[in-house]
This record gives sequence, C-alpha cells and structure tokens, in this order.
Amino acid sequence: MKARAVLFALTILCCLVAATGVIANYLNLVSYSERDAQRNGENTVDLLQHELDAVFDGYYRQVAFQAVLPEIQSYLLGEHSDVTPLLNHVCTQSGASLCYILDKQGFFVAANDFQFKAQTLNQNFAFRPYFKEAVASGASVYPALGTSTHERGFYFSHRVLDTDGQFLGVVVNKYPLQPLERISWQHAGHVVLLDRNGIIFASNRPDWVFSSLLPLDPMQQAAIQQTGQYGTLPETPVKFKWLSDGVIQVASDEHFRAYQASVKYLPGWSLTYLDSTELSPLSSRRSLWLWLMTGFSLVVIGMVSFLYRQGSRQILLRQQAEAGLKRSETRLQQLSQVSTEAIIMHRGGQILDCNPVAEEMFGYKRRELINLPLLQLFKTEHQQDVEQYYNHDEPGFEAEAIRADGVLFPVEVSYQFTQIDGESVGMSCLRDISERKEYEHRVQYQAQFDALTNLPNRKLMRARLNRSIINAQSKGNLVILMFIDLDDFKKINDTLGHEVGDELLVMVARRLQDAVREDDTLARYGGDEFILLLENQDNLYNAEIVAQKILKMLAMAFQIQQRSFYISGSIGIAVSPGDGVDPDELLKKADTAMYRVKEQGRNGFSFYSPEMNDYVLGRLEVEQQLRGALEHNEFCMHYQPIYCLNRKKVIGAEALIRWNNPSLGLVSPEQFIPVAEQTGLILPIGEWIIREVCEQGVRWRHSLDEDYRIALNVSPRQFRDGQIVPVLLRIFEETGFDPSCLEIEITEGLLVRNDDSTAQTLSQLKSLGISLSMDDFGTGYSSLSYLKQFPFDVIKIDRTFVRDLADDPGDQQLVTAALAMAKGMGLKVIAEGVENQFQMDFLASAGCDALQGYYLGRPVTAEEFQEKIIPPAEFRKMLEV
Ligand SMILES: Nc1nc2c(ncn2[C@@H]2O[C@@H]3COP(=O)(O)O[C@H]4[C@@H](O)[C@H](n5cnc6c(=O)[nH]c(N)nc65)O[C@@H]4COP(=O)(O)O[C@H]3[C@H]2O)c(=O)[nH]1
Repeated sequence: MKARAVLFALTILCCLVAATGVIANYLNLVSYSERDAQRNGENTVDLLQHELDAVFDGYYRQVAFQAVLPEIQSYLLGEHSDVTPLLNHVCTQSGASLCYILDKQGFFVAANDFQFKAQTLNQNFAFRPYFKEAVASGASVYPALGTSTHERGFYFSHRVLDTDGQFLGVVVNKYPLQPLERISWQHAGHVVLLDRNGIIFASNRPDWVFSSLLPLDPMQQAAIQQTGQYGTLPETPVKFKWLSDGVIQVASDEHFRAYQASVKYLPGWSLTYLDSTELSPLSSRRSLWLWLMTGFSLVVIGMVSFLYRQGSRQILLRQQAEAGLKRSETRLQQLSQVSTEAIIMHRGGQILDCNPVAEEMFGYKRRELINLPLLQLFKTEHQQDVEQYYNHDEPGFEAEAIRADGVLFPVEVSYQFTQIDGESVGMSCLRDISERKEYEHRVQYQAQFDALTNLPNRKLMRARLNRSIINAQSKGNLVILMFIDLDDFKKINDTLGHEVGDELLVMVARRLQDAVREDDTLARYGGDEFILLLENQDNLYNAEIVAQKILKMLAMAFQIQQRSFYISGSIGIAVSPGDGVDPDELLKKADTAMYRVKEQGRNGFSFYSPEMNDYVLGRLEVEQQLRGALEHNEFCMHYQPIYCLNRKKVIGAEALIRWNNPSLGLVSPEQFIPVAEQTGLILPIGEWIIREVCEQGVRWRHSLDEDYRIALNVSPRQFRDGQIVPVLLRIFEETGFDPSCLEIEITEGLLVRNDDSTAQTLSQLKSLGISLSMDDFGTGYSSLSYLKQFPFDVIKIDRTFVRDLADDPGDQQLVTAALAMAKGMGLKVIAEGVENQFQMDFLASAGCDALQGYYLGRPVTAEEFQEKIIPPAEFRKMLEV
C-alpha cells in the first residue's frame, strides 16, 4: 500500500513536472510569437518614419535654399522684374506642386503657376499658420487642404531675409501627398498620418481620410472645422473602435494592431502603421491557457493525455511563428525594393544587404556589396568625416560617394540603427543628389556670372573689387579700375537689332578677355559697360598700356553676319587708394572719368581727377536748368551773315541758338546742345528753332535777296526720331515759309550710322527743295565717302582749318584740295570762321563760293542782323584790299 502510494505520488510528481515543463514551453512559444509580431510592426513603423523624415528633410532643404536665392531676395526688394520662370524651375526641380512668395505683410506677390497667380495676386495670407510660424521661428510645415486646389498637401514655408538680416517675406512650397502614399502602398497593413487630435490627414485608404482614429467630441470637431485646415470634416466618418492591447477594430471583420512613431517635422503628429496581419490566436487565448495551467496542475491524469495531444500542436505553433518571422523579413525586403533610394543594411561597418537601387547607384552586384566595408562607398578624403557622422549620431549628412568605376557623385545620407536579434543594425538611405547639386551650382553661377558673355557680373566684380582693395591696403599696392563703355553701341542695337548687338557684345567680351592677363578681372557691368580690375599693381604705367591695348582691340573690325562693324570705346580709370578705398566710390570715379572721355570726343581713356567731379556737377546743373528753359522763354536765335564771293553780297545767314539762363548766365550751345541731345530735350527745342527760323525767314522775304537761304543746324537725334520731315512740313504750312530758302546743316555724326532711314530722310528733304550742307567738313574720317553717298549741295569747311591758314601749309593744301574736289562734284563751298583779311584773300583766290566769320559779322539778333549787313560796295572794297 505504502509502496503503491509512493509509486502513485511519484507518478503524480512526474506527471506534474512533465505538465509544468510542457506548459512553460508552450507559454514561452506564445510570448516568442507575440514578441516577433511586435518587433516586426515596430521595425516597419521605424522604417516608415525614417523614410518620411528623409523626404521631409529634402523638402525642408529645398525651401530653405529658395529663401536664399538672390533673385527672390531682390524680387522682394522690388529690384527684380519677374521670378515666375525661376519659381517654375525650382518647383519642377523640387517636386513641389506649387511655389509662391508672400511679401513681409503676407501679401501674395508671385507664384510658379500663372493661373494660381492670377487668382490670388494681392490676397493677404498673413493669417495662415505657415506664414505666422515662418515669421516667428524661421520655417514651418503645415499640412492642410488647399483652399483653391482642394488638394491636400504639406506647406513648407521659410522666411526670406536680406543681406542685413531684415525680414523681406516668406517662400512657400506645397508638396503633394504622393511620397507618403509611395512609401505605404506595398504593405499588408495601412499607414496613416494622424494629427494631434487623431484625425487622419493621409492614408492609403482614401475612405479613411479626415475621419478620426480617436473619439472626437462635437466641440472639438467644431473647433477643428473653424480653422479651415481640412475644409469640412466628413459627415459620416469611419468609426474606429479601440480594443485592448493596441488593437483597433474597423467594421466587424477588420482588425489591426497599431504601431506609432513621431514625425520630426510635425510635433504632436504621429505616423501610425496598422498591421493587418491576422492577430495571433495564441495571444488571444493566453488567459484560457492560464486557466488550463491551473486545471492541469490539479487534474494530473487528464493532463497526460492532454499533453500528448498538445505535443503534436507544438510543432504546428512553431511553424506558425517561423512563418511570421519570414513574413516580417519579406516585408522589410519589399519595402527596400520599392524605395527609390539606395538602402543599405550594415552592421559593425560591414554591409549586410542592399536593395537593387544601391546596386545600380554604386555599380556593384549585390553579392559584391555584401561584406564590403560601408566606408568604401565614399570618397577616400571623406571617409573619416563619414565615420564621425555615424559615430556621433548625426541624423543625416551629405558626402561624396564613389562608384565601382571610380566616378564620384554627391549623396545625401540618412540612417537609423535598430536592434535586430540583440545586435545594432544600421539602415542607411542614400539619395543621389547630383541633379540638385548641379542645379544649385548653376543657380550660384547665374547669380555671379553674366549669361550672355559668361564674364563675372556686377555682383561678383564688386566682391572681387572689395577683396582686392583690402589686399592692396595690406600690401601697399595699387588697384586699378577701368570703366569701359562702348561708343554708340546703342545705335547698333537700335538699328540692327538686339541679336546683332548681343553678338557684338560677346565678341567684344572675348576680345577684351584676350587683351588682359589671367589675374585681371574683366566683368560685364551692364549693357555695353565692362569693368576691368587690375590687382597688385605698383605703378600707373601699366594702366595706360592696357587702356591703349583695349582701344586698339576695339578699333579692329568686327565681322557679324558677313558685315564689318567698327566701334570704339571710352575708358575711365580710377586708382585705389589714391581715388578712395570704397568700391562704390571707386566705381563712381571711374564712371565719371569715362563720362569725361565721352564728352571730349570718345575713343580714348582718362584717369579720374577731382575737377571732373566739378564738371559733372556743372553738367547736372545745365541739365536741370535746361528742362525749364523753353517754358521760361530763355532761348533766342542769332543769325550770322554768309557772304557770296561771286555776287559780293550777303546771300543768307546761319541760325544759331542762344540760351540766357537766370542762374547760369549765357550758356554756349556747345555746352548745352550735347546735354539736350542726351536727354531728348533737343526734340522740343529743335522744333522751337525750326519755327523761329521759318517765321524769321518769312519776315525777311522782302528785305533780303530773293534767293537768300537760312542755314539751320539739325542734330542727329532729331533725325533719328523720324519726325523731322513731318515737323518741317507742318511748320512750312503754318508759317508759309518757302522750303527752298532753307539749308540744313548735317554733321558726320548722323551719317556714321549709314542706314537706309537716314538716306531716305535726306532724299525726302531734298525733294522738298531744301538744300543740304555738310557741316564741319574735314574733321571726320569719312567725309569724302559720305559726299558720294548722300545728296549734298554744300560743304562747309570747318573753322579749325581756316584758323591756321596763315601758318599751316597743310591746312592750305587741304582747303585747296577740298575746293577742287567740291568743284569736281558740282558742290558749293562755304568757309567758316573767317577772322582776318589774309584768310578772306586766301579763300577768295582759292575759289571758295561763300564766307562766314567774325571778320564779316558775328552772330547777332535778327534786328541787329539787318543793321549790320555790310553793303555790297563796302564788301567789294574789302575784297580788293
Ligand atoms: N572762333 C570763331 N567762331 C566762329 C566764327 N564764326 C562763327 N563762329 C562760331 O562757329 C559756330 C558755327 O556753328 P557750328 O559749326 O554749326 O557749331 C554749332 C552747332 O554745332 C551748335 N549749334 C548752334 N546753334 C544750334 C542750333 O540751333 N541747333 C543745333 N542743333 N545746334 C546748334 O553749336 C555749335 C556752336 O555754336 P556757336 O557757339 O554759336 O558757334 C558758331 C559760331 O558762333 C569765327 O570767325 N571764329
């Protein structure tokens, strides 16, 4: 009995031990399976979080980059005319669906999309959270439903500051939801982006959007509606029911386990992965098994048979657990397969695995990459930095990567370490940013170089000038700044078109570049202005040599479209430290010197001198006073007599304008006519002159000879304006003046352009019966060829040749030759500037037709003119002396 009882007790004990062992093993299996499913869910949400953060990182960088673009800054400063093409470009580059700019008051001022721009121009967005937050903290991300597009998106905004840190406005990029959808579509479960209230902002289940995962009371709902962030919330939202253990039930047959992760750029928001993997039957029956364990302990006999049956189920359960693990691995693999970035898994610096994008990006096969040191994928010089980034948990970095074939390319790396089987495994996402870098480089280049000539632009030149002045100060050297302006370039541009103008500028830039040394900076300052910067100079001699060389290079013919063009340049030179140590001051002085060269006849160079400033100020004063001169009746016409040598009497007069200004006094036409030309004031003044002359001509009709003529100076600008013929016709009609009594004096300046419209205007004047005379004959280069081309009647020998007739045999020869040639061509010759008897005798005996000069009469008013005319008998006597 005793032995049986012992045996029974021993049997019971053995059964209990066996039962406990089996149950313990079973429970272990249950918790192993649960842990595995959980780890899988956590890994997936980690990876999703990591990818979303990386995408947002990229967006943030894009908008931050746009905020420092010089074009956008100058647009907000009102200095840049149109940024639509630029916004269009950045929008396409960055993957945004909309890029726009708000000024500092929040008014909408520009967008990439014309339609959007037209709809929203001048609307105020200051109340929008992304504006307010960008103003307050520099940048913001705001997920919302677009009010005009009705599309959900992420609004990334960044404030724009000028170089002094002053707030100018805000750039905003709207990014569509595709990135989120792209990273979530391949999953067995669902990915949802939840706001602070639990509202689903984005999901790969469109029917869930804007429903709330958490219960929402009506007050809360009304408050959310009022913000307008999501438009109107759905009337019948999807109902989610939270069961125990983070399990959510949607409808009766859909269960998900929720795994949540935060979103770096959206504080309080969460990225939730809803795993639809069938929830473990083991887990749901755990409590039942606890009961059984107690029951088993009590009912030993039944346990034996139960354990026998369970033995076979154990195998089944293990198989289920293994399948779960496999699914988790496959899911990770799928995720990396669909990624557009290279994903590399690594442990202890060695590559464990990678996706196909990594193979393609680095030019290795997967098997070659596995076990390769991760650092080997980076440029040798960067490897140490990359190691540091990983060691210091830098969330993301940029580095130069190297392909298997040795080609280098820039990458953006983001990574995360996860515990797998107790070991730290890194997941690195690498994105090839060559395109972005190239774009950034291009934008930077465009901000510093001129698009037409590829020379440094004004901004870069200013920076170099600044630097060279500082360098020169420390070394005691000179900085020479040359301001080069092409003479009459505007004429070429206006008459032959911008295409020829542009081609000419490119050729000039190339020629100038060839003329200077590599260390010198040649920049395009704007239009037809170039700047040359000579650094580290120890004397000014070099500047003269370079200036002369440039003038010589410019003087050589330019061949464009099978035509030869001749141009010249005017160069102003300023030297630092003598002329100042401030870049703007130096530029201004070089400009003043250049301007002086222009005034003195162009095609030359000049160093700046302080007197030039006085001159410029004087000229400014002339310009200012000239603007009111007509209105204040400050002009009058003087007439200088012209005597005919054959008929030995006055045959006409040259009309010359006089200006008497209350503050400037009498101003010479040589001083104010060029100013009137440059400012365009010559047009109203010229018309006034014509009217005065015609009215005077009519008054003289009876007192002067029948065939008298009044000579009138017409400036090139009046011709170019195209109105000279209609103006003359109108005034002839209004005054009754006979056009055959008018002689128009033209200088060579007008003919240089040699275009069809000039020739046409001259023939029109001829056909009206007006005579044409070439003024200042002999001073230009091409007078003779112009005489052949245009229908002149008279040439006027310039007074500079008459002045030295007594002493200069060269001038005597020129006058004699001009007379012979004019006779040969059937032209009349008038000599100007006759100041003495010798000149009169010489010109008379050489066969001149008419004379004009102080010796015979100064320019006087119309009234004095008649009083002072030398009577024929007296004039005859003068000739016989
Ligand atoms: N030293 C010297 N000078 C003499 C002598 N005889 C005449 N002159 C001056 O020589 C200039 C002749 O005019 P220009 O060569 O057409 O040169 C003119 C002409 O180019 C321009 N100008 C004058 N009046 C007008 C005008 O009404 N319209 C336009 N467009 N230009 C004008 O201003 C220039 C200078 O005019 P003015 O000062 O009136 O100077 C006049 C005249 O006063 C002389 O014997 N000795």
